[in-house]
Amino acid sequence: MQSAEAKQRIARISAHLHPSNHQLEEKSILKRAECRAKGGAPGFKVAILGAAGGIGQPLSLLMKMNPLVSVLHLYDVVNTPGVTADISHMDTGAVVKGFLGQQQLENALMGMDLIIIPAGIPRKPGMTRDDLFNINAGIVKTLCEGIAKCCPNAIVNLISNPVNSTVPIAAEVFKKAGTYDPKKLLGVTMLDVVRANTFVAEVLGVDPREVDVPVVGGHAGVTILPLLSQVKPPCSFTAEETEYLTKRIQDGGTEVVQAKAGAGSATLSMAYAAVKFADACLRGLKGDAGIVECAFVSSQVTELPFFACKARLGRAGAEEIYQLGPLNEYERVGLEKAKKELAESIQKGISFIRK
Ligand SMILES: NC(=O)C1=CN([C@@H]2O[C@H](COP(=O)(O)OP(=O)(O)OC[C@H]3O[C@@H](n4cnc5c(N)ncnc54)[C@H](O)[C@@H]3O)[C@@H](O)[C@H]2O)C=CC1
Ligand SMILES: O=C([O-])CC(=O)C(=O)O
Repeated sequence: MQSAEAKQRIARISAHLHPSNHQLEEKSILKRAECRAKGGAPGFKVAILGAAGGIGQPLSLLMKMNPLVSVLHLYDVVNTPGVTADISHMDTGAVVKGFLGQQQLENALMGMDLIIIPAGIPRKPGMTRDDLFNINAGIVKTLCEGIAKCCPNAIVNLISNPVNSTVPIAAEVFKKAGTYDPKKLLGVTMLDVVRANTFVAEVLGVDPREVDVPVVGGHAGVTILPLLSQVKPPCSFTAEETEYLTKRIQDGGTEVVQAKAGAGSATLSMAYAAVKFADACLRGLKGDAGIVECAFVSSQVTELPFFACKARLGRAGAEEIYQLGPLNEYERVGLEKAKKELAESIQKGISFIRK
């Protein structure tokens, strides 16, 4: 004979496995998250939109391992039941729940503190990031309409390309809904920083963990502007090294697209970079001081409405945007090229919503 308590416990687990029993599952998830929060552990609620994709899966895995996450919602238009069942067996703290298809988007978003968006198609060889605009613009628009409705105060980490246009699209959607907070919308350019640290460390012959390269501008080709004159620890490069490093960092995405030969773009290094950035956002939300990362944000650093620069992350999101600092001649030329392309990509995103 099963005790009433045992029956209840089994019902709770079975509700978790069968999403149709939605209410019971939701209650049980919230209860467990609350218990954990009462125990003193900081717990944030994070949703990943596009969680079943090439980036989404390793990103979900890594976020399930993040001790700052108490609830993890995995949303996609395909395959979330399998990914959720798989990841939910990991014996880490976060409670995982899957959401499948547009009709479950609102439930996926409700009450979230941080939304990470890697939804959308990736490049194939020969394509630019801008070639993804026609499909990904609509996807980002729909997802941001959901965010405006269900979790307008959440911080949004936008990964879907072309980031130089999708961030302006998201901003316009939020403005239209009356929920836009520029501090909370962050285009993820962390992979450019991760690559820059790696390639610079190779040239210097040091551990990449010791290197910090600011990368500003945007996230496509010449708009990616590594500031090699501001590398920490301070160092100098020959003109050839500067040219090689700048090009390699700008073309890092294309290097992976070509190596994958039609099977997509960077997914694993991107998941790593996305988690590094999301973790910084969560630490900022928690109130940790002195967290500074590069991101594509609303800024007055140049005449453009958006620009990737160093931002201090805090409880309100990107609380302070830093000036570019002194640039050398090579970087000043690069900045002008970057701004020209960025202006067009930003305008394209804005027009997509205002048209
Ligand atoms: N910001 C950055 O540094 C980087 C951005 N990316 C971009 O990230 C995006 C995703 O790349 P991958 O994961 O490799 O692509 P993928 O095709 O492997 O995965 C994308 C996922 O999005 C899902 N999806 C499509 N429409 C959706 C919708 N309306 N709602 C929710 N999910 C939806 C798909 O079902 C799929 O599971 C691409 O646009 C890619 O260019 C990729 C690497 C770096
Ligand atoms: O290159 C791509 O299409 C994907 C991407 O943004 C990157 O790897 O930086």
